Amino acid sequence: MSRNSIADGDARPDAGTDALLEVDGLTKHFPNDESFFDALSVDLSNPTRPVELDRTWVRAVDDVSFDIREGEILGLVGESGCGKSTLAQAVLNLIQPTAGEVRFKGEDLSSLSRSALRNRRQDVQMVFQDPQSSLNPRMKVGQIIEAPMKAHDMLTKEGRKERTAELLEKVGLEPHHYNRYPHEFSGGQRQRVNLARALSVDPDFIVCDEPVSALDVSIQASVLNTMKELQEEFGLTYLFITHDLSVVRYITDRVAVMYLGNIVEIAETTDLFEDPQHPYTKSLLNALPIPDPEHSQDRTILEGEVPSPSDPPSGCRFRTRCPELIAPDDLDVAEDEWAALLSFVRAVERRTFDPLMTVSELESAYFGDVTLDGRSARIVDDALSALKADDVERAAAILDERITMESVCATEDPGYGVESEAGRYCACHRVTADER
Ligand SMILES: Nc1ncnc2c1ncn2[C@@H]1O[C@H](COP(=O)(O)OP(=O)(O)OP(=O)(O)O)[C@@H](O)[C@H]1O
Repeated sequence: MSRNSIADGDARPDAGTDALLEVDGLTKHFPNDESFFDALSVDLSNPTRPVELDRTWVRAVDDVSFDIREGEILGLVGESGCGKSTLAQAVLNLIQPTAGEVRFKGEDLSSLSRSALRNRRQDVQMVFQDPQSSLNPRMKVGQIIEAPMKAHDMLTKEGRKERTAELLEKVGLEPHHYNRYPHEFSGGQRQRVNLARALSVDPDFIVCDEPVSALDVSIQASVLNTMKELQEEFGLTYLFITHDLSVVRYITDRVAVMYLGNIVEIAETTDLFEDPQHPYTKSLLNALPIPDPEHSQDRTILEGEVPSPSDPPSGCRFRTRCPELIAPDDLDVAEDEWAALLSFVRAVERRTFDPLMTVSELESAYFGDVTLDGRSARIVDDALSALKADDVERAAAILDERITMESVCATEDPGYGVESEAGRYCACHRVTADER
């Protein structure tokens, strides 16, 4: 069973009823150009060797499945580089997916002819982050808004002009702005022009990629309010991509959380914020500032580097940073013993322990409050002996092989654990185990 899919026999993480868009096993891998040129340079330095282009791949989006309900705003959230934009482009068929299927109103987009796809494009529009660069500075705002209608042969010249004037009002601008150029507007107004352009062809579905991130915080809310009003008035469905959780909370109905090319959790927005299930979602929410200074917050700051999407971890991709990594079965440790062990493993892996400490000081710093015995004690002794010999590499390898890699989080794809409430999914072994 591939990662980020539903275990055989279970339902796909669908939106329940009325799915406008169904995404199934969507995957996009890019060739890793660095590895390509590395291979070339090695071969050129040894011309007698046959050229072997051992290309690796950036696994930007890997086997992702979800649905979007008609009329909802689905947020797609995650750190920079986790694959949000690639997923959006693959959903829209702007880049060719490596694998997987996207069905819009039940129709597989990849199977459509060019002309059928062109017609579909009218139903699906995109609004980008940077309102400046997505508007042609030499065109008047009216022409910019009319251009998609013209391309799709919509209305007469007069009809287009009339519709443009109406749309300018709908997005909070004035009909007389028709003859102005983009540079005459503020950032927020330019994003309103983008909205009018997207709406001009009467789409059903709009993908918004960080639409307010480039705007001043003081005007973000008013643009978001306009987007929400437009969604209600025109019966639109949005896929709303952002790294900003406060924006997600403000505008979305459901949220999909993405980490390193996978979706790790999908839930109704209120449920996600009130009761996050995935350890990654919990860490993201933990990082949010709490407005009440009286409220003391136990913050778990997410530690460790995001692994490379060219070489993602086995099993759960979040496991190398996960504060809730599951102890290997045969380690037989109590909760407090596992907590001590895990923080020792992480400190050695990341070389974050105090290098000035002696080995016995290290031992009491990490294991002073617990008594390990059996297998776990032997592993720790071996790692400490390696540290005593100044061989941190070997200590890390011992802990990796005998502890980390033995965890179910490293050996098995979590898939989505299906929760009781419809539409709530979480790709975590802890959640799946609770389901059993
Ligand atoms: N054309 C490409 N060729 C190679 N790698 C790519 C390409 N496009 C994206 N990537 C890589 O794919 C991964 C996902 O990138 P993507 O832009 O989709 O992430 P993102 O979550 O949208 O990030 P951001 O919020 O910074 O825009 C990154 O590691 C990125 O470097």
